[in-house]
Amino acid sequence: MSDKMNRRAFLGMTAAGAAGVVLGDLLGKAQAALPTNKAAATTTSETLDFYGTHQTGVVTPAQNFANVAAFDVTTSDVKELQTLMKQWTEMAATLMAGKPLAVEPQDAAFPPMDTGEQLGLDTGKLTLTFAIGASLFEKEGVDRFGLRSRKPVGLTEMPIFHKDSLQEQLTHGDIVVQACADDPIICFHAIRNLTKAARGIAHLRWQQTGQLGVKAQGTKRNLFGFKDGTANPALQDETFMKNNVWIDASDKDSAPWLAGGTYMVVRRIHMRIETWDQQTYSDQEEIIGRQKVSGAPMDGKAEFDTPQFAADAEGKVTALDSHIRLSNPRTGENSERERILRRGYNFMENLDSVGRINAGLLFVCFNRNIQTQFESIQKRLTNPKMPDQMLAYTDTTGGGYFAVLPGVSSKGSYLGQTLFE
Ligand SMILES: C=CC1=C(C)c2cc3[nH]c(cc4nc(cc5[nH]c(cc1n2)c(C)c5CCC(=O)O)C(CCC(=O)O)=C4C)c(C)c3C=C
Ligand SMILES: [Fe+2]
Repeated sequence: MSDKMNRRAFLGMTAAGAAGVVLGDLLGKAQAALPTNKAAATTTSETLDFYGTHQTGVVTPAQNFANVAAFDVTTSDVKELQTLMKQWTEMAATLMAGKPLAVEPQDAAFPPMDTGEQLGLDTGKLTLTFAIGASLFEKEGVDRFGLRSRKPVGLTEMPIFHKDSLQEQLTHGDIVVQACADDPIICFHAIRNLTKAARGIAHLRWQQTGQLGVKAQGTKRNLFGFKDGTANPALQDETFMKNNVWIDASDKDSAPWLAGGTYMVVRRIHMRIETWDQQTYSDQEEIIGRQKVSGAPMDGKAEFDTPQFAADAEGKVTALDSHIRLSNPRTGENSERERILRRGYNFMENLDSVGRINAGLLFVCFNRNIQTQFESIQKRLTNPKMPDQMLAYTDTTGGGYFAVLPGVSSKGSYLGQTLFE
């Protein structure tokens, strides 16, 4: 029997062939029958509900760790893709609930259904957010799954912006899964097991971890040492989310099936730490456009003071090419319409091949319209006539544009159902 046949047989017995049955039923029955089962009793921490109008991991307060994984779909059979989405739906609900993917006893003649490294750990408010890239609809002119006509107008491949150093193996992807939790092992476990279940249907294209400082409250800092997120909208601001984040069925530049979803922009931004660290204190503040310790604007005293750019037309207090002034010049209505929800993480990896610190920002933002929001801001930041001063200290090496699928409203429904059916 070929390797492929073995895998098919295995998947058929485990999950893919019986999505929603094996995991859901097994878990339900076994947990009722085996209340002392160690695996089932491992997770006591707070969990978030997978089911809802919108997916979690967008307006969820950022957990301390992230693991973002992009997949290339290798099957050309839309039914297999649909089955994978059903299986991932079941798995995501189970993982977010802090339950193992299988209970003992398992068939010793097969690999374990759950890899097990999370057993005994708190779930850490795990969220799993699933999104799809433009290439799922069309790649090199080919309508891979008969879905081309359903591609949301605004979902394109991420373009190469001025000064970008995109590496193919770190960029784009057919499907992206963002796992966030207060424990990096929980994130890893989720991505690993989703990857394992996808074997033969989709494989990992790139993966990027990220973390934030563990702090009870307050704005967290990026690796330039500045508070990052000060001007973000409040997560409880439902009006903002309705206007600027969640896609509506009537959105002309989107697709009706994507209602309740949003667009996710990922940029893997390497930060030239060694060069930055040689800049003077005042230069660092000028580049960002905010005070380093307090996070206050240059003309303010406290973090949440509003900068008064109109009173500083020549940029004597806040440089015209500072990061915050270019990101949000605060001129007219456009400023509000353009605003995005940022949800990034720092990344710190081993030294690069020439001994430099390999660290940066895994920039993630959510918006209702990539072109009129993220791209509009990004084009100002990368305008060769007056680029963001910060561009001299960063290199964007990867990322992509993705459409976050609508939430799964209840058990029995699945991720991407409105796209496929
Ligand atoms: C196009 C979008 C943006 C990219 C890419 C980006 C990269 C990036 N940002 C920082 C650090 C800070 N950004 C801050 C504010 C800020 N950044 C963006 C957009 C992008 N940033 C926006 C829209 C804003 C808000 C502007 C405003 O409304 O005032 C800040 C200031 C604190 C804050 O408000 O969060 C910092 C610091 C880094 C290091 C970086 C890439 C490495
Ligand atoms: Fe920024």
